[in-house]
Amino acid sequence: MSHGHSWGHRLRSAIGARGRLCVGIDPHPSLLQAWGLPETAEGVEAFSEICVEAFVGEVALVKPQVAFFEAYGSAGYAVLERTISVVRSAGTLVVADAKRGDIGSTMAAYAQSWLGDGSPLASDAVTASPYLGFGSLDPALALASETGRGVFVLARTSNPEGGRLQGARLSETSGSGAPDGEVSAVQAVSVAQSVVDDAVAHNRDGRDTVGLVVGATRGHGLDLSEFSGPILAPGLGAQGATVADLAEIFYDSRELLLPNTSRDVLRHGPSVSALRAAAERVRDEVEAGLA
Ligand SMILES: O=C(O)c1cc(=O)[nH]c(=O)n1[C@@H]1O[C@H](COP(=O)(O)O)[C@@H](O)[C@H]1O
Repeated sequence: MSHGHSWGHRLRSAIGARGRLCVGIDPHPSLLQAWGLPETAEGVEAFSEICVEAFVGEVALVKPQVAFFEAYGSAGYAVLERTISVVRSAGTLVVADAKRGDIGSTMAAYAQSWLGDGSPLASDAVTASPYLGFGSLDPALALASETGRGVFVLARTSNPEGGRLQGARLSETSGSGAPDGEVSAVQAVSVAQSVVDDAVAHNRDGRDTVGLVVGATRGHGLDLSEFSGPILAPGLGAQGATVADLAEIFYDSRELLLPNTSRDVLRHGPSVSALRAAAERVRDEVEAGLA
């Protein structure tokens, strides 16, 4: 599918029409069980079809969690391909939650899979990990901007284990002018802040290709004031974050804030109408809370 518009343009128009909520399609084994579906690729297919019926046209974005499809091998991937393509052709944006990250030459292959025109898994955006170095993501960022897609780069994740690594201080040093060749620390930003800063620098081309992932589960401690791209904020619902937390934590970054909720909506299935009502309720709460 070819796109006349940049990712930033398509995202703004989708959230202008249907709000900022991103709903996850996360076919956990426990949800399959709760919905009376088998723990097989067929079960995942039935689960995904129900989600598509409930969410398409109601929310701006959906985020299939690739791990739950991958668990069923090629049959699971076939379901994922069909899900991505049916959602996208209905005009709802798809963020593939694949969290890819590797050395640049391999990253180029991942980029082709998720962001390349004509790929069976091509989505509107993909999640990526910058922890092999932000620059390792360059092939994905380049392809995304060429094909009018987005990349959501992990900055501060929602899980409790992330803080030690992501909050660690980087010592940026400057040797010039220091006495006796000593280096003097000029600043010490956190690892997560350095990801934000790299994203800001990359988005200077005005395309909003780089989005960030910042968990909604706690104060992120980041300076997001220079970042105007989209921020995917998982953690709403099952991980304990509330809409009131969003307004507080992201007080200065509301325009393209995309809160994600998965289990807290999905627990209302398998009834399509109950699922749809739950998604609409959270979508409207988010819009009211971030107004
Ligand atoms: O990239 C993500 O979406 C993500 C990043 C993060 O920091 N935390 C996080 O929970 N996620 C994903 O967001 C979804 C959250 O699901 P729930 O906790 O069920 O709402 C899961 O698919 C996670 O893999």
